[in-house]
Amino acid sequence: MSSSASSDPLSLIPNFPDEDPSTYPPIQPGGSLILAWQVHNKRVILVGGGNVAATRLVHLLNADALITLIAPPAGLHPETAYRIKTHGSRITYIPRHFQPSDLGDVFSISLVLTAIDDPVASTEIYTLCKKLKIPVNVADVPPECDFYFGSVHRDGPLQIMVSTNGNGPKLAAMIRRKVADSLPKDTGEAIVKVGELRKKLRGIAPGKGEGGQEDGVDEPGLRDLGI
Ligand SMILES: C[C@@]1(CC(=O)O)c2cc3[nH]c(cc4nc(cc5[nH]c(cc(n2)[C@H]1CCC(=O)O)[C@@](C)(CC(=O)O)[C@@H]5CCC(=O)O)C(CC(=O)O)=C4CCC(=O)O)c(CCC(=O)O)c3CC(=O)O
Ligand SMILES: NC(=O)C1=CN([C@@H]2O[C@H](COP(=O)(O)OP(=O)(O)OC[C@H]3O[C@@H](n4cnc5c(N)ncnc54)[C@H](O)[C@@H]3O)[C@@H](O)[C@H]2O)C=CC1
Repeated sequence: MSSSASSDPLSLIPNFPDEDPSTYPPIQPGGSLILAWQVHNKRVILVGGGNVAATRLVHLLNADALITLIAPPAGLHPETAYRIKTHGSRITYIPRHFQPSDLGDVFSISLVLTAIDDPVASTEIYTLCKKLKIPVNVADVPPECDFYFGSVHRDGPLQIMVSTNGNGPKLAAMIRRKVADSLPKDTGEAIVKVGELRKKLRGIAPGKGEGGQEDGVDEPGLRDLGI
């Protein structure tokens, strides 16, 4: 091993005499990593067919996921039943209780969501997912969630998610409504236009329009769009 590789890595970091750390964002530990997870054409297992499952289906269908929904027919919420019937190409319906073999094809499964009224079965599914290293959300049981859902505003390509990190889901919904109400009605449409413009700019000058001002192509600001 060379001597530089074995020395203290911190001693290798150069000095930045002009830096002003007060301009860096402050760190507030204890939050979530909020991402826009791409599940387009990826397999998501949804266990349960009630009211909460119906809300999960909206999110999953909006994100173009391929869904396997496992729930006995007697427990289906009308909205869940409607989605199964109208989105047959996206939703594979398995009309029974969950069985461990439902996670047999482990490498094809991106996520597991449970929304069931049976805490014992929930914990069993959670434990199995951990064994198989599949990310899982157990509705209602924060310690059994690798990720939480949030309250989402959707307007075309615009998605805004509010999270209170488990402190107040209803409050999250109230804040989401307030944020949405503060935006002009045609915000989504305006963002579609920005997307089209950026695509065109890339066609004219490949590589431009991706890095903001530095590459000489300014993305339109809100005022340019009438927002
Ligand atoms: C941790 C988390 C895990 C997760 O589910 O991912 C979680 C956990 C729990 N929810 C509970 C209850 C309710 N949750 C809602 C609603 C929503 N819950 C959502 C998310 C989350 N809920 C995650 C944290 C998100 C955050 O903090 O921001 C929303 C935002 C998104 C969504 O689920 O899609 C969605 C609103 C969407 C919208 O309307 O926009 C309602 C209201 C209703 O259904 O109308 C009630 C009943 C009323 C009440 O109790 O307030 C309970 C207590 C159960 C009990 O005590 O029995 C727990 C467990 C606990 O807190 O310990
Ligand atoms: N966002 C959140 O975190 C929220 C979570 N909840 C919780 O989510 C859970 C589900 O709530 P709801 O949809 O209102 O309940 P629900 O009673 O309407 O639906 C439960 C569904 O699970 C199915 N089910 C039960 N055991 C099953 C199994 N072993 N395999 C497959 N399916 C099974 C039932 O047939 C039914 O379709 C409850 O624990 C509830 O307290 C409720 C509100 C919000």
